[in-house]
Amino acid sequence: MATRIRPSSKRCTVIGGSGFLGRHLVEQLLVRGYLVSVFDIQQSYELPGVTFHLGDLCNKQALLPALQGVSLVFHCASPFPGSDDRSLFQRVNVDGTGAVLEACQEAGVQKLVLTSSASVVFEGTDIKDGKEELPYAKKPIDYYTETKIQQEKLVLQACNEENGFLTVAIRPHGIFGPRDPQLVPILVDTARRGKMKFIIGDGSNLVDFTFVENVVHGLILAAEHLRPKSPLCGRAYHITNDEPVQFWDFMSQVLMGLGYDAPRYHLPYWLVYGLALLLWLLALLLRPVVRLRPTFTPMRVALAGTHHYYSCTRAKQDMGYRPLVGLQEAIVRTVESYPHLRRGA
Ligand SMILES: NC(=O)C1=CN([C@@H]2O[C@H](COP(=O)(O)OP(=O)(O)OC[C@H]3O[C@@H](n4cnc5c(N)ncnc54)[C@H](O)[C@@H]3O)[C@@H](O)[C@H]2O)C=CC1
Ligand SMILES: CC(C)=CCC[C@@H](C)[C@H]1CC[C@H]2C3=C(CC[C@]12C)[C@@]1(C)CCC(=O)C[C@@H]1CC3
Repeated sequence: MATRIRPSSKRCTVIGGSGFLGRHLVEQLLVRGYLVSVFDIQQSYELPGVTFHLGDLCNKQALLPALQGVSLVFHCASPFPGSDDRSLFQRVNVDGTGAVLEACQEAGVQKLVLTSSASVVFEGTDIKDGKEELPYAKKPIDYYTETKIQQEKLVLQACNEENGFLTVAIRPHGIFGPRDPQLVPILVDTARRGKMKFIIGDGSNLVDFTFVENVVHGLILAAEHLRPKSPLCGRAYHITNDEPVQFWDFMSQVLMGLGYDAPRYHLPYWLVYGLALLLWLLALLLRPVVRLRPTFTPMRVALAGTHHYYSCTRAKQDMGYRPLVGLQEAIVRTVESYPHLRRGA
């Protein structure tokens, strides 16, 4: 049997540490004095003091060396949410998370903090001040959400105080900030193609967008408050900026900050949703012949046209969470970090 190295409480591994959220988390963990390893299928940067282990999280044997002597693991890996590859989501988010749980327990890891998503309760209809008690979506809006639900259930069920293995899930929503490969780049790409002219619905729908540094703060607080008998054991926590904003106001501020026009004309929600659904079906039918990637997927239309904001009262009560960076400052810092995406750049 392989000898176990005694876990140190300040030694942690970030699975998915090469990604947008993972890298911000790694940087903040270093600031807070943690010894950090990254496990990822790719290495996207180098940082003094960070050890990279390259491998697929679905492979338990590949994971084990990255978990030796580690007491705390953050799981922030996922396939790109916009993908339509069902088997990839199943393999990585569900089967892969099973492998992560087994490897953690085999290596003697004591705590696992999962980055789940607030969208595990979102079915495409309004959610206002949604609490964690809301049931999981019965009809998840896409494969990403479907497998994030299964992933969260697996992780929370694995929490076992008797065996000394504690788990918690953090559910952020609409993460944005410097180096985000999704929200701002997709928005700018849509604007550059002249498709960012329309507001879906009346534009009054409120949504949570969460600055990446606040998500990182929530993840670290969760790790530090996750102890035997603490209320965090086996529970999920919403982490947001706690400042719901009109979806189209937020988009307009980012667009105008980068020199693009804000959308002005209104289109009825159900018309756009119906068209997006038709396009999605068409893309599915034509898939054997040609791969179409519509900009307006039913999921994006639902995210853009409904209320969906969440309460983080539970995180405030159980781990003293407060967002560190307010929304306005976060938008300014994000816009400034994308000089290459400015109009005319
Ligand atoms: N971006 C957002 O708005 C939100 C993201 N989340 C969750 O936050 C987490 C991090 O998301 P992002 O940083 O935005 O994504 P990202 O795509 O920037 O990072 C994901 C990382 O996971 C790695 N990865 C993917 N498959 C892997 C595999 N089989 N083995 C090892 N590594 C693998 C990728 O290489 C990448 O570095 C994900 O779990 C996502 O579901 C939750 C709510 C909102
Ligand atoms: C209408 C239009 C073209 C909007 C562009 C912005 C979108 C790219 C983002 C708006 C809300 C974002 C969001 C996510 C991805 C990017 C957006 C759709 C997630 C689906 C990412 C993964 C999650 O766990 C939930 C996020 C919800 C919000």
